[in-house]
Amino acid sequence: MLETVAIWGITGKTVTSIILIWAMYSQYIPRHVRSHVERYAYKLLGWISFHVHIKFTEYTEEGLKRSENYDAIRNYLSTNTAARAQRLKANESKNSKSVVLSMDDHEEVEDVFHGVKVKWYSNVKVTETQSNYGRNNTYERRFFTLTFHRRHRGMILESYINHVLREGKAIGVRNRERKLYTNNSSSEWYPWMSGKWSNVPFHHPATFETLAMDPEKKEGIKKDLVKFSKGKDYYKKVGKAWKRGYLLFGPPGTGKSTMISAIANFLDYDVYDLELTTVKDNSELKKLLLDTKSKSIVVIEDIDCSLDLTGQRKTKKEEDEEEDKEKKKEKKKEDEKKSKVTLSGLLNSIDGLWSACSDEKIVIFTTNFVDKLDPALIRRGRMDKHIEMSYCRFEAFKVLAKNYLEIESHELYGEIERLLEETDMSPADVAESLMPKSDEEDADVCIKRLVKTVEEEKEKARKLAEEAEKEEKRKKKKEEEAEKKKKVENGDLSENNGTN
Ligand SMILES: Nc1ncnc2c1ncn2[C@@H]1O[C@H](COP(=O)(O)OP(=O)(O)OP(=O)(O)O)[C@@H](O)[C@H]1O
Ligand SMILES: [Mg+2]
Repeated sequence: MLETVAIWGITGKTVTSIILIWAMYSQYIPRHVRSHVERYAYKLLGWISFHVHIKFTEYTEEGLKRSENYDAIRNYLSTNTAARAQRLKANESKNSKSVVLSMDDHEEVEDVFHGVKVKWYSNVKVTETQSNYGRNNTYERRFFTLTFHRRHRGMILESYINHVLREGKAIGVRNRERKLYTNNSSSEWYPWMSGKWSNVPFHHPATFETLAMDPEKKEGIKKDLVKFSKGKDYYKKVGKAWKRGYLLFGPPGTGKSTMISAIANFLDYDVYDLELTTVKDNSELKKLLLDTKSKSIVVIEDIDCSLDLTGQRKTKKEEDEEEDKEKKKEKKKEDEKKSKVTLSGLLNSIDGLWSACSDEKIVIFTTNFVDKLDPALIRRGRMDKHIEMSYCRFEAFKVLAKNYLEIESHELYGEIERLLEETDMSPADVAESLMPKSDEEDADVCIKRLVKTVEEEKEKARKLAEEAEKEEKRKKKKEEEAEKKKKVENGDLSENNGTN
């Protein structure tokens, strides 16, 4: 929260100058004298000043965590007012796309809000401590001081500070470098290591423009996403946590993972790729999800393979089988290593009380086998939108041809349209045929190669279907013969019975 120091002074400038000088030189005064001076000086200033000063420190009270408010104010000032400061500091933040300019230490800038003038000062306090080994350590603690006349106290506390924090956070989101996170095993959950999640900058180039799928379906998804991202007030009004679940299903290579990247790029969200098999249990899963930020997508890929999410653990049946003691011991050890996340644990984390702890979040599950999933996991409300990623048809092909070959028509388009309607080929396979393999290969070569590949696929599919039909006929014939034989045997028996 805000650290508030309200002190009243003759004029804002005088008081602030005193504070600045004090911040710079107080380190040279012995600690016990310093605390006495500070106590009486603040008391004195409180009697005679007309100005209120609010201090926003760089680190939170506990001293370990960087204050989000401080960063928001820095962003706000760097965009709105810092350009007017005489001395600027160029910060290279690892979370930022570009260099962030901010006021240098001991600088001041003015801001006007609803006709009221306020002043911001950037301060630094240097503290020296002595370690057990006699070494001197110096710490720099930065803080901003906001100064305004006491008659505007209500307006500043109720509106201005909220305005600065809101604007500053929005600027931070715009400037941040997007991240792709992956969860660490709980043995690595230490603040001095990477914590619960490791991250790398997210630079996947996929967009909705390059995604090959039915254009109407694509537009529908885009509209749904825009509605969601602007739906803060709506979700509040209907009493629903501001989150949305997407289930992407379809055969391999149809663009499920590509779609996730396109969504992240479209909404400018971070991506948390949750590897469920390394999550030890439900409580660990809860902690991981609580540690995700808003404006993000939490992804569980191939959810059918991630865990046995049917509620009954796979090992139960196997346990009934006879096993010698050694084997059992080994198995127990292996089981301990296995994830104990259950279906209900997962449901609670994505949908229960815990899920509402941070806003604006999309949860995406992907699977190749939608029928294998427990209906409870994918019911609407949890997975609000089910999107089927299907084989490549003509509309999707046109997008791929435009992406890979920069063409929008060709004499073989008619032929390709007919072939793709009759043959199930994934966009991944079509894209592979369309991609030029050398500088000599032009669009014509690639399109002809695609026609040949689809024809081969079609032929392969025809042969497979023929084989399957033959096999079916063989099976049927066998069954009929077995039935006949049974009837004859039964008939014989009844005949025998009749004669006896
Ligand atoms: N619909 C598509 N639009 C554009 N490119 C696609 C599409 N589908 C597949 N691709 C291309 O094929 C490659 C594989 O696609 P992707 O990884 O998205 O498939 P997937 O559905 O996630 O497959 P899996 O089920 O095996 O995970 C991608 O790198 C992309 O280049
Ligand atoms: Mg995938």
